[in-house]
Amino acid sequence: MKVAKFGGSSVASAEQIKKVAAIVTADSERKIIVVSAPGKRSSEDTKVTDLLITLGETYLQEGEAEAELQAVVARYEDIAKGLNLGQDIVATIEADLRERLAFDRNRPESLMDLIKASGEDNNAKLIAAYFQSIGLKATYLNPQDAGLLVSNEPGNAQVLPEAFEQLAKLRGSEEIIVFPGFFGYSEDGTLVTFPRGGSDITGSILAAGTKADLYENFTDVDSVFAANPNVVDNPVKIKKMTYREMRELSYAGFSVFHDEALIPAFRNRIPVCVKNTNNPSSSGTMIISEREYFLSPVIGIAADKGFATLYVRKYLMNREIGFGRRLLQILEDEGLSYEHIPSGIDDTSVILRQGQLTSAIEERIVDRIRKELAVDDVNIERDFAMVMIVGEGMHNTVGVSARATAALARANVNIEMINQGSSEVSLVLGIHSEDADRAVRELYHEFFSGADETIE
Ligand SMILES: Nc1ncnc2c1ncn2[C@@H]1O[C@H](COP(=O)(O)OP(=O)(O)O)[C@@H](O)[C@H]1O
Ligand SMILES: N[C@@H](CC(=O)OP(=O)(O)O)C(=O)O
Repeated sequence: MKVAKFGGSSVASAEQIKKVAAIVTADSERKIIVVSAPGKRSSEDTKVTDLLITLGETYLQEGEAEAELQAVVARYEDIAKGLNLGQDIVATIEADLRERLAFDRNRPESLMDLIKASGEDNNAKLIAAYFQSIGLKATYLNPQDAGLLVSNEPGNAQVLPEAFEQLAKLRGSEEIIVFPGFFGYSEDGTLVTFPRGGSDITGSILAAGTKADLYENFTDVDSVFAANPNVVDNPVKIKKMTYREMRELSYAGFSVFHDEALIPAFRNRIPVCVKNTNNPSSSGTMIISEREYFLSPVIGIAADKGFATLYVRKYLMNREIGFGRRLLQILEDEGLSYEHIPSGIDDTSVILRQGQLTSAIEERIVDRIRKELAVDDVNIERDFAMVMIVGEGMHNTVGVSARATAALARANVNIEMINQGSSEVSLVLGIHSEDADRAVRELYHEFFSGADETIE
């Protein structure tokens, strides 16, 4: 039995949904179909999830958002028409959106989650109706009825262990289950969404819960490439990679698969296959526990922007017991998470995602660090990128960092931070954001020039 997830680009229009139906029909093992909200039909288009966020925010600010609501309804109307589904389903979707907007405005975060999740929920209902209309035995299933229990962290849910036991019951279903991605329910029955891109997470949870033989992730590219195809022209295709390699690369910017989606599949040893809805006969990329890596120590190069560095200097920091704990406590008090902490004898840097740092938070932490830790210097710098070089073969290959730093020197990219060692499979280089694309291209050239079109 297979769980197949179809991303926003795969369900963006009637034409795309017809391809999904053909893929589902072609293999009777594809029993659980996880769908996203309609995504972009072209590069200038807007994802339904983004339309829904505008709808929710406008409604919360102005108490009314008719034009924004109609923009969402129009997307479904267009799809329903192209699938010959009639007006009823469109009317049901419009009524559903109005009902969601009537939710308690004093709980804005939960209201936003309810609205955001309608994108996948209504699309799953529409796709199930289409499958039935072409004679497939298919049924829509709501995550609450399925027992997809998650933590109550709006926009940032995590699956609860109890969910897997509930979801196991879906194995053996006679009918094809059409399941909306991106959200679950907390124990008190509140709808909570996963982080953006989280339908990948739903698919992985369902594959783990039902002990599927394979989790297929259908998207709009033939495979995972060794570098972002929007940055490097025609990067090599990765045929096989390990869970660890994929997790590191997706964390570091390979948006093709959500980094949090690897864990449920990994823990249950469910192989993951990334495939193309527009070219399903292409074999795609297999993500598995182990691979042979004698051909190339490096499998991929990713970069992600939007990091800030909190720099702290104090003479004899190395001898001050509890300094690190007190520094991190200040960050914890502000609800900040951090990504890396490279440190020296008298100084340390904490690297954080800068989206969490408002100017008020920044002012408070700098002030507290100065007063409570009596430091010689503290400052925050923004607009850093983290470049990650990943590969299982790296830890026992001599010279990978030397090649990487030489390549960046050639491209005139200044390295602000290097972090190697904590993870056995990656090397992280902190650079200025404006250098990120140039750095990725140069590193790609260093490690992949002359490589075959596909790497094992
Ligand atoms: N290394 C990579 N390999 C493949 N695709 C990548 C990579 N890095 C970034 N991407 C981008 O990820 C996109 C697919 O992810 P996404 O837009 O989330 O798809 P979906 O609509 O299926 O959820 C690709 O179109 C590609 O532009
Ligand atoms: N629709 C949600 C969840 C998701 O996973 O979408 P996609 O499959 O289009 O990345 C989002 O845009 O975040």
